[in-house]
Amino acid sequence: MKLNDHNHIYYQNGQLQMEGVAVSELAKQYGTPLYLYSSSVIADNFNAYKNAAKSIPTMVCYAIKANSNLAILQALAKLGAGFDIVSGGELQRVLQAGGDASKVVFSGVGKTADEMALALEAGVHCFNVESDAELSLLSRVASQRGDTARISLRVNPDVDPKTHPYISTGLRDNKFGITFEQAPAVYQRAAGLPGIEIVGVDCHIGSQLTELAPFNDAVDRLLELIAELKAQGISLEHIDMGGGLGINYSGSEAPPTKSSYLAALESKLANTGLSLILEPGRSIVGDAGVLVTQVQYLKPTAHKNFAIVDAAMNDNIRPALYQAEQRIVSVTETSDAPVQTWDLVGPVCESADFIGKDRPLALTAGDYLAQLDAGAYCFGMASNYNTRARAAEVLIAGDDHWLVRERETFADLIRGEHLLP
Ligand SMILES: Cc1ncc(COP(=O)(O)O)c(C=O)c1O
Ligand SMILES: N[C@@H](CCCC[NH3+])C(=O)O
Repeated sequence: MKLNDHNHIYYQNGQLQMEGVAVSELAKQYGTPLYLYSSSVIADNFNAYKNAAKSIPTMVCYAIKANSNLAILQALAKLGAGFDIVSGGELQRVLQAGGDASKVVFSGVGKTADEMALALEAGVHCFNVESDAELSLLSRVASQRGDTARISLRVNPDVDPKTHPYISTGLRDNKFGITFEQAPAVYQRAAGLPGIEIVGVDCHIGSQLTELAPFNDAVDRLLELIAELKAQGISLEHIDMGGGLGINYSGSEAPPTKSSYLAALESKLANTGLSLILEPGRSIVGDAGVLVTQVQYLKPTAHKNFAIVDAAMNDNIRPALYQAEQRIVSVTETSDAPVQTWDLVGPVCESADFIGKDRPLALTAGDYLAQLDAGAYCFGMASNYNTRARAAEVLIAGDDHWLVRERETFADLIRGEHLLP
């Protein structure tokens, strides 16, 4: 079975390996549930974007919401990545990890004045402004500081990304960006505001896209707008296409490759003089991570077989939230147990607490399982629901591995809480 498009996560003598390390050894050493990340997969994914950009200057700004572990940001910063942030907290993570603020783009519909000031102080590359009201506030904050904010408007091109409705962002029903129709007037207003310098246009139409057509439609719409703005005397330096490229969750999907995506964009942008910004998240870290869990109890019934595992919806909420199906494999392939169909459920008191349903697996209590493609939007959306500690995170490079986030303790969970006097 080919587990992914890289050669860094594979079976050797029936044992799941990540790079040079056996997953079962790490599970024993660090305990479960446990997130493991392959730094080689992350580097391969980032470099695939860089190498695919052939004819147009391109800045790859990793969307840190996908996985904001400091060590991952540090590794990407060392590879030359820029960063897409959506909060002051994310900006502070970038700086803490040694990232370059001049390669940061600041997205998000609800930036506060304090966050704007922090980003101006750090010297971010660009603000992706998502409303007329936000533009007014940014102008005030920047001019009060005697600063200039470089801006793009995030335009909502109203194209259907053909992905799960909860992760579609570029339709007129979505809260994101400025409508295509309103954009020219907002650009005109921006051109006259103090503390504002117009540098680009931005869009992000959704996540986990598995076709090129919606990206092509979006870029066409933005090029129409760019031409209209040019006729009105506003010229732009860059176009930011956001993130959104999908990954192969099922093992049999074929999302566009990074090189085919870039080739399509470069052919559309040829001779425009625009540089390109990308904000990929999932396609950089998604297939670099696995969530390791241990089977606690087997509970077969006449109707259904439940395997209660020690990872839960608080560790990975994607199955509950988006009906996401991430593959789950045995960490050790050899088992005397027969293959049966199992629902893999966690200890949380919710019927939506499962990491996978109807999975054919040979299971014995105590077995380790690995949920694949768990590098993006898994740990990042983890919570402490049911007073469960968030998992440990380990980064692997070759034969080396580092604990890059400790498992939380009960003391961590109640930090900041106070009993009444
Ligand atoms: C503005 C913005 N940029 C980039 C991303 C990253 O998207 P993805 O992880 O699908 O590449 C997102 C999340 O969807 C986003 O909201
Ligand atoms: N959290 C989503 C992606 C959302 C992207 C954020 N704009 C997921 O797990 O698929």
